[in-house]
Amino acid sequence: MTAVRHPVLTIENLSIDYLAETTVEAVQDVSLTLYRGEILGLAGESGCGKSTLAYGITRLLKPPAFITGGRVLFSSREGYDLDLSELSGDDLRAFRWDKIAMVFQGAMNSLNPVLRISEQLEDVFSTHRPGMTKAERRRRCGELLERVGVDRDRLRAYPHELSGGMRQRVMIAMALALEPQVLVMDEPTTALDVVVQREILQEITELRSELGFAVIFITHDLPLLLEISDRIAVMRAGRIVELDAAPVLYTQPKHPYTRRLLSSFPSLTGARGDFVRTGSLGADTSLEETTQTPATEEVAS
Ligand SMILES: Nc1ncnc2c1ncn2[C@@H]1O[C@H](COP(=O)(O)OP(=O)(O)OP(=O)(O)O)[C@@H](O)[C@H]1O
Repeated sequence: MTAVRHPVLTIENLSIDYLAETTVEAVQDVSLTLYRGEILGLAGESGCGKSTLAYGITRLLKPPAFITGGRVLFSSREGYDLDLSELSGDDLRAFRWDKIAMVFQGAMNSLNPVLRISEQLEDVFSTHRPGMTKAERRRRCGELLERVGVDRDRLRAYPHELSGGMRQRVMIAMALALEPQVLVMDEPTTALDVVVQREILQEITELRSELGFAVIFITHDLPLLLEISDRIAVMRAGRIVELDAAPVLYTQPKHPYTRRLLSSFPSLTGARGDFVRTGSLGADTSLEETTQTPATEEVAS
């Protein structure tokens, strides 16, 4: 029996242009559905429009980027539908933290260097949950940090006292603070040591099972995407050229570009390349080249 899947985001014919000296049609007529609780990977080479699509979905685009067509619908687990293009100003900002949160590659560098982690995490609650008591905020912040694998006594630390991996975990904790239904992650671990990267990804996959949010996960690292995603959309020159369940995409790619993309990763196709997809980042999962690097990242100063 197939389980019924409920959409959480429906992207309909979305087009985004950069209206610079020459117009760049960065996202062209993209339609896709993100289902509740799934991890949808977005693959494609540099410049194909992945980040532009992510920013377009979350309405974080800045000029010269403009949405020239289409819409994004959010279907809340509470049972209502919302057209994101109808939101603006404070409503949009509230929506963004509450229902959809984002984590970017450089997010860890956006922590305020002069504020303790506790102040920065608590600020999310003070702003969005003004009814919460101070004690409740403290407790929630401690829980959140532990959820992403950081000891709660780190709440008192300043960002420079934490390693890059820990700071990125703090950003993930912050993104999860209000229990969003969608998490958009754009190369969230790319700047990190590969061992730390794997640990964080494992936590994300566990947390989505526990908390039920859906993830749009963007990376140029196709082997990684095959491992963590339920479905993968392959993007090329602004368009989705193929979208399928990760194992199907890997074993029976239909589009010539998908085949080319797969063949550009030796770990997927080379002599060593019997890529094994386990469905989750278990301890025994092999990601080929990536497991040899020593775990230096988590040594905080
Ligand atoms: N501010 C801008 N002005 C003009 N063109 C832009 C701007 N930002 C991005 N582009 C163009 O839009 C297209 C899509 O870029 P985008 O950053 O979304 O791709 P990407 O797939 O996320 O790439 P990467 O993996 O390198 O981040 C590219 O052709 C890029 O050159």
